Amino acid sequence: MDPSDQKLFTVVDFVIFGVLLAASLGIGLYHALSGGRQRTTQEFLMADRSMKCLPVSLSLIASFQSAVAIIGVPAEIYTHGTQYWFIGCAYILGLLIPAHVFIPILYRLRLSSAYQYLELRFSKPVRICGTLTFIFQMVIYMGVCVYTPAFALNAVTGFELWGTVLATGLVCTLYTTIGGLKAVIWTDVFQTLVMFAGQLAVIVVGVQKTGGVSEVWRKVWEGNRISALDLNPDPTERHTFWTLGVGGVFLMLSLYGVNQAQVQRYLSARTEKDAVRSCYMVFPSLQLALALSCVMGLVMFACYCGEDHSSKLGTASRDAMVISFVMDMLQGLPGLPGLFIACLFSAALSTISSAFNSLATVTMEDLIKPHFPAMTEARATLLSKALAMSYGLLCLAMAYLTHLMGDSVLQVALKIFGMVGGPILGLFCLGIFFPWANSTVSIRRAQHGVACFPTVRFYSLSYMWYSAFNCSTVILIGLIISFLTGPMKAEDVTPGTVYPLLGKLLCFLPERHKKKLCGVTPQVQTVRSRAAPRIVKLVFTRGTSTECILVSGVVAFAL
Ligand SMILES: CC(C)(CO)[C@@H](O)C(=O)NCCC(=O)O
Ligand code: NA
Repeated sequence: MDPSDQKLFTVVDFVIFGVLLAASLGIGLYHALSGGRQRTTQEFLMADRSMKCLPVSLSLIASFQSAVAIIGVPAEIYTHGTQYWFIGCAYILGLLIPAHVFIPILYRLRLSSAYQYLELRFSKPVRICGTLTFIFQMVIYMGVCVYTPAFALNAVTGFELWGTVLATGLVCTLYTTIGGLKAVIWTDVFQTLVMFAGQLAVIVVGVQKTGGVSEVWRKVWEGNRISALDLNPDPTERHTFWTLGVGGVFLMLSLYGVNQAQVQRYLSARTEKDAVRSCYMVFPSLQLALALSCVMGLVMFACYCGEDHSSKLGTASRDAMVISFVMDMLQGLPGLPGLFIACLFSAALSTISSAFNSLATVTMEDLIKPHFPAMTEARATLLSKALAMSYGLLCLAMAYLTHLMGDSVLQVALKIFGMVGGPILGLFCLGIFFPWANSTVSIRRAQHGVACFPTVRFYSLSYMWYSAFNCSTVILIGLIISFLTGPMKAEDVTPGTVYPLLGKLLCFLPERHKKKLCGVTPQVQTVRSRAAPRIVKLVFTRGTSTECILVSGVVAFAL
């Protein structure tokens, strides 16, 4: 460790970092002692379904914005230019479709676990398959999330690696276990603000030290870092408009449409309107988050002019180089290095807390509760807390596994989303958009989707296509098998589980033709849902103008 690094952190910096951890614990403690004191699973796992849209929306961004993005995106922009920024185009459909298709269906069924949908639409084994896939995905992902900031910080400042991993993991486990989803959401709100503040501080100081906005612009322009829209149709090209703007939509759908961490937030909103509104509010904040990390990459380029400093670090990692840049910038400004460390750990904490709580929820709702229908509420709540805690401890073990992997952290995370999240998205799309898809063979479909992975062609695809490729494979195979084995009959489809896409598109046709084509009558009907003994109202035929525009837009886009 360089002796100058020791001066990097002043007392103020440690205080700021300490305040972050203490405030998170404080919010956990507050929610453990207020409200219903976390004595029901409804409160612990679903926040009493009473959240307003602002906290839900900030929490939604926090779930999948971890230190991986904060470090990985600037590293990507520094090395390859601003092409990655075009993923922002995918946010439009990637949020509109969840808001108008996934949220209405899932919210009206009053589910607790998103995978309950798969049982209502298909069968129990499909639900279990969805749940296990989700658990697999999140367990690997949370290891990456907790390891990344600790590793990068260790490489640059000599912060004790495993001490940092332990501190983050344990603090997060503690507030998640005592405070439930309310604590997770409110800490997310606080942590998201710290995250933005930390990134903004680096950019402002970085621009000043480089000589102002125009100087930064001149250097990145001369250094060829401003990328034009790359329309190369080659699907093996890593980042083009097609991989980012189209492949990215599927990535966004798998995260914001059907991932339990997000679905649980939508379901915790007090009304469907709040859920939809929170999804809309994600758009500007996610664009801001993307812009901040891209600009940080550009400022870093302007400052270093493309020199490769990674060899100086010994680790040869561009991810560590980002931290090294930040520390160079913030050196001598008391409080700011601490603010950035707080920003990194806020990002990590908010992601792993969502993972712990959503993992506890699906384990409880999908794997345990169905086998013990007579379990008392008190026992179920206690068990949920034990589960949240166990996943917290498992996270530490997963951090160790991540330690053994290579590759850029951003790519690792996005590959996991695509490889594992893609097939689940496919199952949901099959159920929601294709009324003919039947239930008996869905498992084989999912397995087939997974079996497609090892093919060489798949690996040469840009990783941004993984979600789209796996999702489409599942849908295609599912449809073929459904038609071969006899498509689902309209009357067998659980009401409220299908989005009558064709019915909406062909709204000019008479009712009876629509019924033939769509499989289900897209009519206003009142049914008793199997999900909960509660009246569920389907109002899909009276599509709002937004929905009509959305549906036509998607179809035009697909053509
Ligand atoms: C999910 C996206 C792609 C949305 O921009 C972004 O947040 C991202 O690249 N996340 C990487 C994973 C992470 O930050 O943990
Ligand atoms: Na986060």
